[in-house]
Amino acid sequence: MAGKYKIVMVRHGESEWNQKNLFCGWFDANLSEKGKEEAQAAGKAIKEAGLKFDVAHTSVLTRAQVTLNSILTESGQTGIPIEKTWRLNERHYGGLTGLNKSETAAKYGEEQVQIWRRSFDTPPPPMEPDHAYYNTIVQDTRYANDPKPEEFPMFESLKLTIARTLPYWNNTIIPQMKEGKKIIIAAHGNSLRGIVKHLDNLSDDAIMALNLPTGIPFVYELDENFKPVVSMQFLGDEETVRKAIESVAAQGKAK
Ligand SMILES: O=C(O)[C@H](O)COP(=O)(O)O
Repeated sequence: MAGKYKIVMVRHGESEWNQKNLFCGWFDANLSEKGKEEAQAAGKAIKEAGLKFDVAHTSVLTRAQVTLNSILTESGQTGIPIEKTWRLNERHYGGLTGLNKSETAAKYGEEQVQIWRRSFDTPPPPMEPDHAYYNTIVQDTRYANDPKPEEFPMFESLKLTIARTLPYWNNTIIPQMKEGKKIIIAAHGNSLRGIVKHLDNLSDDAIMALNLPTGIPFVYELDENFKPVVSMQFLGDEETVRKAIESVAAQGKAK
């Protein structure tokens, strides 16, 4: 049974910091060459699937915006409005930002890194003012008016990420779907994990197992109560999707 609403979501293509296996979060990394290719392939897949949009939503971060622009260009729909919000940003990785994930696993153990990356309510250590990327992030003019100072994170668990993403889903995305708008969201691994946890009502344990691949769009079809009738249908062959998910999971292994 088809859903009343259909929405497309996509994690950005591989970033340069994904390629270097660095905790990225709110650092504004660019796409790697592979990530640019992934974004183009995502646009081709969306075009082949005949998916058209009335509005797009993305984060403040370059890697998501460039992915979205590439998708819209490849699928011939560059004219649609694009809404950008910090609420779709990647989770803020706090003091881990810039550290190599494998080296961090070697130092603190793979289990601890898995907890930092995939647990629901265990946050990473905070980003302190003397952190190498503190000023770059806190003084970014794109955050001049939003978030409010008291909302500006120095670290985020998935729970904290969901707490700032869900209001956007409920107050902006849902009303636009109710108006009949067809939507694409181009965001990040953990802001999207938060939306998926909400939509599929995943337990705090179950969400630990979810890794999202870079640059492969997925579709949700929702009923009149915005409950999924189709969950996370990737626009890609199963083997490609499986391998991409496995490579994300493996980033947390000690070399
Ligand atoms: O912010 C990052 O490091 C990545 O984009 C997502 O990282 P994760 O897959 O380790 O959560």
